[in-house]
Amino acid sequence: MAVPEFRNEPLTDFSQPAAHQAMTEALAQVRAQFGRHYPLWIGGRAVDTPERIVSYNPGRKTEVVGTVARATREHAEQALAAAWEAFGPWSRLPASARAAVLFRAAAIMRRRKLELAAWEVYEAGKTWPEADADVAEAIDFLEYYGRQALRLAEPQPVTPLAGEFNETFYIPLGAGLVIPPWNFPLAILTGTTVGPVVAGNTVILKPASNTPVIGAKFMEIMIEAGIPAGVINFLPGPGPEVGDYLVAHPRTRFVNFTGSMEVGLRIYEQAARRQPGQIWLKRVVAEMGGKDAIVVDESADLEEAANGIVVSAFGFQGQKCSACSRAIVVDGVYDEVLQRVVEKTRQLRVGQADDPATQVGPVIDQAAFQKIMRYIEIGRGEGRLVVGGQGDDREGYFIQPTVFADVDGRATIAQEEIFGPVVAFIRARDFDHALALANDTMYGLTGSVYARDRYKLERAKHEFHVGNLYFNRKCTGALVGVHPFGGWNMSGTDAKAGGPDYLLWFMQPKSVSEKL
Ligand SMILES: NC(=O)c1ccc[n+]([C@@H]2O[C@H](COP(=O)([O-])OP(=O)(O)OC[C@H]3O[C@@H](n4cnc5c(N)ncnc54)[C@H](O)[C@@H]3O)[C@@H](O)[C@H]2O)c1
Ligand SMILES: N[C@@H](CCC=O)C(=O)O
Repeated sequence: MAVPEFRNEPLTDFSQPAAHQAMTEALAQVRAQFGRHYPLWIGGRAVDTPERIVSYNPGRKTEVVGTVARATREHAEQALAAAWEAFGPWSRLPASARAAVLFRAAAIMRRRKLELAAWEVYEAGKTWPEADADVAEAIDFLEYYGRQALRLAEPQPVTPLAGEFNETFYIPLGAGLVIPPWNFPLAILTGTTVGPVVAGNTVILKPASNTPVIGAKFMEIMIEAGIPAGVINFLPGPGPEVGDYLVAHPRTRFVNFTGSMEVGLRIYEQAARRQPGQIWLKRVVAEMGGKDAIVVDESADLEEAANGIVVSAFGFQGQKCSACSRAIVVDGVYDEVLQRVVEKTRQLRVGQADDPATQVGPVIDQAAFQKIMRYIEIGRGEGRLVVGGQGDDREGYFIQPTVFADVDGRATIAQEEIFGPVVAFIRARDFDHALALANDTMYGLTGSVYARDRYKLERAKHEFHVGNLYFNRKCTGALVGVHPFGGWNMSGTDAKAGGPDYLLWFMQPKSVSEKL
């Protein structure tokens, strides 16, 4: 199968009147579909349930975006059986046939790009550009993993040995469970599902309960693209009920989880426990949270650094695992960087995500609102509140972008993942101290260094312990194929989503040797 070289999907420029108009129309079309109901998909059949998950718009909290069927353990059992039934034929297809389904799905998503972005605006509270970027990333995952599957299907190199014919090749694992988070509701859901699938596995996809409608849209697209029955089983349901049951199930072959450290650790532990009748070690990918830092050195371009901190801390309301929640600035430039960040933060416009002027939308739900506001209260005792600090949950879950200055590196708000629009400024004596502070966390996901001094950048390259390190740019926005993504330590298994090794997490190599 000849395919063109992978290229990242371009982002939409909403400053162009035609794009602006098209997005306005997409929002209206999507709004007209509010309140629809979406089924489970098990073995290629749509299944409804008496109980439903109701999905609300976080910006207008009584507005129902849609309802989705709610699976029980019986459905989970049926879905696992369906996934195993589909595994034989799907795994025996050539990689090119599996990749073709992904390429078709990418083409469908491209055609429906703004419609899908509009669903994200309403269901996840993403601003226009954030929603558009998420859809583009989903398309990238389809295109990129399709190509990686073709590459991995090629014969693998082995050293020749006289008198023998030797070969090594990759085979899929079996039927597994995919548990994505709500914060990249199409991109991460798509990538974590189609990666294992294009490698020849079959899956049960349990979407996050805050964004199940976008999950249902993904499922519609995969069906339209020709995914055979049972290869992807769509199973919205409560994490602790359906998720726990399937994680512990002896016939679950792998778990592909992205989410919080608390849930990730629980899954890691549960999956490690052998169940009666279980004949394998479950493969677990667990990509978890972060406490990401931007380090600013005296040699940095301070305006660039301030811009980088603001966009990394407050993009999508700070609800990214990659978000900058610590700004570690060396003493000589601390006050100036802080002042610039405060000024820029004051100018951010908080509002409804469907308003194109909005830069900071709502946080995802009441629980997130309360949790973030609790951290802001803690922050008042741990630092100097210099901007923000207020929340308003009357209409939707809005929190002002918040900056705390003069926070100690061991303070709660400098150690725990807040997952909201809150950044702690920490003063470092010098660059050595800044690196020590940056590494003083149990996480290790993203980080960024602003410096012009080449010696310092080179030191950071080796001594700043994170999976994704950036120089003189924001610490969010990894691109598929360009910045393979994943973190160290309590940030997870470092599976490097969007990288050339990702599919190997869902495959096993087999070596065959024949005497000649
Ligand atoms: N490292 C990464 O690549 C990455 C990417 C995105 C988000 N995240 C992290 O995800 C978190 C935010 O997402 P979230 O709030 O959806 O996380 P979460 O851990 O609350 O939920 C993630 C998923 O797990 C499910 N779940 C919850 N309890 C479960 C259980 N007992 N068994 C099985 N599944 C269960 C949820 O329904 C959801 O689908 C943050 O910590 C963020 O840093 C990490
Ligand atoms: N891959 C995204 C973060 C995903 C986690 O939330 C980024 O690079 O900003």
